[in-house]
Amino acid sequence: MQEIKGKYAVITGGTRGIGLATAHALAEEGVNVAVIGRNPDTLKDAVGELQNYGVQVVALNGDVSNKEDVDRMLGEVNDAFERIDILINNAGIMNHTSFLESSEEDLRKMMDVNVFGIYHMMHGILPMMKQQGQGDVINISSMSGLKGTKGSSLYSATKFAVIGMTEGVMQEMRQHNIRVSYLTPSAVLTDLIGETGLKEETMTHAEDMADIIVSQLKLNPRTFIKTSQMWATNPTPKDQ
Ligand SMILES: NC(=O)C1=CN([C@@H]2O[C@H](COP(=O)(O)OP(=O)(O)OC[C@H]3O[C@@H](n4cnc5c(N)ncnc54)[C@H](O)[C@@H]3O)[C@@H](O)[C@H]2O)C=CC1
Ligand SMILES: CC(=O)C(C)=O
Repeated sequence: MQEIKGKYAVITGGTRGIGLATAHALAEEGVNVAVIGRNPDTLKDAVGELQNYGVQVVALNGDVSNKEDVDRMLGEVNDAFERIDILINNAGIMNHTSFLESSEEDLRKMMDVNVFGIYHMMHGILPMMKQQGQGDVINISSMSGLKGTKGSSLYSATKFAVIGMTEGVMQEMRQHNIRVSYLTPSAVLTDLIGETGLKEETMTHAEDMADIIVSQLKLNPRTFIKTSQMWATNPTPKDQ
């Protein structure tokens, strides 16, 4: 295992859900964190909580689907951090809808955030990691990136794309000692998933995802987990 204390991380969508839980878990390990969010108020709240760990915390306000926002935010983080060791591409949106009732706009919006957001972030940060000769990038896909289900067609299209893009970039970056990987969680208890009909205590929680991310980052840099699936052990309907 390697020590991650003192490293520098950027987390997209770091103001709630899996992103915020990951920011907490990393800060608790002594990692300096920059969190990206679109809402100045929730961003302020997140930063306030994270500062309690005594690490450097940077708030980046912007939309990852917008390249100008990403360029500005990376300028801000470069001013604050001496390097970027870790990029967690977590920001994502989900529109669960039947294919025939969906619109082109629905697909474009999700593609913009879930795919172009990751594209812009990796395009901005990987050149720095290449120069450093090390780095970690973890992109959050989904079980919906491995299989389509009723209502998931558009979301699945974006999450399959995340996996394809990640695998290609991984093959280009490993020779530079940069580990690029993706996670495919099943339902995680956050605002994004909404009501599932499952007992909350039997679902995967955002903190469990954060534990997995921290564990992967702590692996000796010569090794990484290329692909992994997170399932709840015994998801139980509320009426059972
Ligand atoms: N909750 C679940 O069941 C699962 C979630 N995922 C994926 O995990 C990731 C995180 O999901 P959750 O924490 O559940 O969602 P969430 O909705 O609780 O949090 C998403 C975060 O991303 C931010 N965000 C969204 N669009 C953004 C944009 N354009 N620019 C900057 N920030 C933006 C939001 O403000 C929020 O902070 C997403 O990529 C999601 O698709 C994958 C599998 C299961
Ligand atoms: C929300 C999501 O990505 C699931 C349930 O796979």
